[in-house]
Amino acid sequence: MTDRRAYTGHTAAPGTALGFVHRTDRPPAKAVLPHRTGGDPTKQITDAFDTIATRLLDLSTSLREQGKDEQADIMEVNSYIAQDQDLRDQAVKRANYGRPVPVAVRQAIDAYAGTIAELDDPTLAERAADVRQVGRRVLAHLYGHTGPATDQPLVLVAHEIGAADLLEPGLTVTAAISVTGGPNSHAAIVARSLGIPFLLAVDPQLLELPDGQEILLDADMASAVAHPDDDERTKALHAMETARNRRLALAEERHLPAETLDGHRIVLRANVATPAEARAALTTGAEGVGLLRTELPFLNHPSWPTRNQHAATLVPVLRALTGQVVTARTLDFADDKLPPFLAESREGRRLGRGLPLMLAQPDAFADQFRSLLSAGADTDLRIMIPMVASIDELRACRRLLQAAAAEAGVPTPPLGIMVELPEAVAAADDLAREASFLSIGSNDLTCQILGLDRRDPTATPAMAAHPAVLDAIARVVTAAHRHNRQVSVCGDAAAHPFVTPLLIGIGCDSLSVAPAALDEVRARIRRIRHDTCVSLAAIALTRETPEEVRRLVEQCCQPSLP
Ligand SMILES: C=C(OP(=O)(O)O)C(=O)O
Repeated sequence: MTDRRAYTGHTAAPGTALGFVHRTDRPPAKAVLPHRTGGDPTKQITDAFDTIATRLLDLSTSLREQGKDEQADIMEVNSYIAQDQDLRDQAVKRANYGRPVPVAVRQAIDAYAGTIAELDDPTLAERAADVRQVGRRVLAHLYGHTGPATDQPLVLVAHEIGAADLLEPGLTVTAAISVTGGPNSHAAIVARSLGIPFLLAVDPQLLELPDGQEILLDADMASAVAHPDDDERTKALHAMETARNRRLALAEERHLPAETLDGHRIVLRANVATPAEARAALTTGAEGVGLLRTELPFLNHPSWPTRNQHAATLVPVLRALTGQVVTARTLDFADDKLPPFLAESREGRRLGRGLPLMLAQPDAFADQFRSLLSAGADTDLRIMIPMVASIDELRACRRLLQAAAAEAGVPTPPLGIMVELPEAVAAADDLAREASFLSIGSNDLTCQILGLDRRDPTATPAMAAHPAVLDAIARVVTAAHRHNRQVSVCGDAAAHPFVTPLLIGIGCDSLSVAPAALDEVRARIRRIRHDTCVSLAAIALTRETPEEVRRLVEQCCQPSLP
């Protein structure tokens, strides 16, 4: 294929990359099929699994020596999967029934992964991807596929990409694109921690690309181009070099406070959902977590999570945040993130979405409170309720939390709310009186005020600069400060270059952003004046469109970053 071809998807890890397609799940065209070579199937299967188990263990050891413990752990677990006797026996049994060895292995892997995926446990369900991953390696070995002997930058392309693919020794993996997968998969975690741009949910036509095809990935724009033209290639290379130098320069300021030129201090926290993001947040100098998204591990979950299932996802994240402020948001299922048990059942549709849904499920809600109190015992835990519309809802949540705390014999932690509905803006004074803190969910609030769908491509973080949205935020800040409550912004607008100064000017006390954005937001704050931000915000509130506001900020407040 030589024609330029563009793809879009979802960003699992940001960045720009240029490289050559390397399919991780396709045997080479001229492979000699092992079942045609004769030999003892039991020995072929055992040898193949042994080889992969040893390779994975070697890879784990080498990663551990480099201090990459998390990736080493994943490789070690994959090695144990390859050593699993039950899995091997299943493959041998099928081969003894007369199935060709690769078919026997593939069927055994599919059955094994399928059984795990059906278990009522998100952590184990994720392990199914690891099993399939190990299976692909064993099959590639059986097919005699040794992978590209190359040091050229590779863009991994597959129906599903596993963490091990990204860590393949001897390969220079520069980016990854897959048809399936979720932002909470092991592969996405590893990609983010390695800084490998990763695009998910791309059209399956992607799989028609041949190995060696040049492809350009702009994960920030959630797009990829196969066979880019010279102009696109030059621009991408330039963008990559600039981004690299900039990252290095920004990281030099990590130890400095997020303080404006005239001494106004902003608390800078991180938005996280996984242990890897929690660790990245602390490495990047976050002052704790301003938003822990607890619903993300359950988006493919078959039923309401039990206490054990909450614990399985919460404990690793909260352990990484020992001693830190952690603002844990309770389950926030909504139209754009609805697990199958809610999306597909009549009961789910009847219960609705957001907070009313949770309040209609007091047992499930209480289970999450209990799990948070227990898993967060070693953190400075704060609980945050999403989609609050009224003071009655806040009080109902407090009663459940107080009961859970009394049952556990611990003090009730601070209970705050997210402001993401116009109803919450209207009730800001009442809510601020009773909530311990407020956090603006600018992603939803912007859409709610401007009548946009969150999946609408025009619903960008920059739209929070619409004067109607800024006015709503200003009302919330005024109400909160009247009652001595702190206001944070945890939507993506907090990290948007021309919205950050406006939020500071309006009086927001704290910003919470993705770990990857922390260095840049801190650097911007350190190069602006608070009094300029205050004046800008006052003028912005008199403008009519976000475009006018953008021009205003660009004219008055364009810090030159490293
Ligand atoms: C942070 C927010 O919530 P979500 O996780 O839904 O993006 C928001 O709406 O701004």
